[in-house]
Amino acid sequence: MKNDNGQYYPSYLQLEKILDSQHPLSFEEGQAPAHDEMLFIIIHQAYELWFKQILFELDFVKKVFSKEKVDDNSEDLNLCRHRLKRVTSILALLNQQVTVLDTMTPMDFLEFRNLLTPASGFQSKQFRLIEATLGLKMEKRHQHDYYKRTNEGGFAPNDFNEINSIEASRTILQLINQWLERMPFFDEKFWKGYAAQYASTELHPFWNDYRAIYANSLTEREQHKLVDFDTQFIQEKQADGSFSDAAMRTALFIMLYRDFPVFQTSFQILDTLIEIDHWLAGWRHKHYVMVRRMIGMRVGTGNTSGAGYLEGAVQQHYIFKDLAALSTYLIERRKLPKLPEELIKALGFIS
Ligand code: HEM
Ligand SMILES: N[C@@H](CC(=O)c1ccccc1NC=O)C(=O)O
Repeated sequence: MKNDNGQYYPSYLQLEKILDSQHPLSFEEGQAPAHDEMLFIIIHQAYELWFKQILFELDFVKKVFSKEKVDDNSEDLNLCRHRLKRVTSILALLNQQVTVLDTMTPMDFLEFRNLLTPASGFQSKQFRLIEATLGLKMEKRHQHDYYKRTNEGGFAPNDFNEINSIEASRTILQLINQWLERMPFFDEKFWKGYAAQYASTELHPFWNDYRAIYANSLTEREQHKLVDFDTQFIQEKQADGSFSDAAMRTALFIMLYRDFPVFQTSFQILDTLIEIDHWLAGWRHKHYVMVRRMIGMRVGTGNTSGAGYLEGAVQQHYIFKDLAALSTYLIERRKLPKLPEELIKALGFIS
């Protein structure tokens, strides 16, 4: 029913389709109607709609960072920051949404639970695409054998292939890693006039100083953190699907000198990725607590161990934990080495 003057609310939003898509199995003939199955369906559909929006934003970010060069002062970078922030707002909402499901009691759920087998949220393709787009790899998943099942409780072959192909393409983690690696802050030409504080070694003068200042900041019990520092930033370890040493150095540098305006957007992008990880982990944890209340320690309809699997996934499915862990390596602002003039000029701090 279209209005002659243009669009009509219900048709523009295709409400006929959306609002005709709630069909509780327990309402069918021969079943005992379970009132809460309607809520169960609607809440999942609401989640999936928001997953769609999250993927839309992440795909934009992926496109920008796939370019050969991202101009640090361009609109693109600012749009990425803005849209990643939007993803965190949506995830905050999705965390909050668990409270609506909490109004369903375990006995209410039991009224229709057996009708759902072997379906489960495990099979949410969009949730897996969000994880894969960000950079979670199959082999890094908790009990990853579950993911290979394409029989009951597993993915349909098409979904399985799609998830794998996103995983195999460049993920946001990889793209951010390459973007950080491309930043030229430590080029020799910028550091000729640098006033080093400690006797030089084979290390870059900045990192030689930073390492010494960091070592001095450690308490006796923390001495071994210097070994971790070297592993994370110095030893050029083999990339294992996470951030390289070079990318980690740039990320730490951006965090340290974030008060310089030129680093603002880059800093916020890194910070927002950490926040996205936190919101996802927060959701996984809320879902896990809700599941324990709802089905105790029973096996999931999707045939995982249930709460045990979900608890492991909370711990193991962080994607940007290397970035979050940078806090271990910060030093007090007043102890930061003063940057050389050449670098400041090159970065456009003063024109
Ligand atoms: C009564 C409510 C719910 C219960 C009892 C429940 C239970 C479970 C269980 C037991 C699993 C593990 C897979 C299995 O073996 O079945 C699972 C996975 C999952 N569920 Fe739910 N769930 C509920 C609601 C939801 C809702 C509202 C969503 C929103 C989309 C959701 C999304 C997921 C996702 C994405 C997974 C995979 C998690 C991962 O692998 O990290 N679930 N759920
Ligand atoms: N896995 C849940 C059932 C369940 O929650 C579910 C079933 C079908 C479609 C979505 C579901 N939601 C999340 O896992 C259970 O074991 O009770």
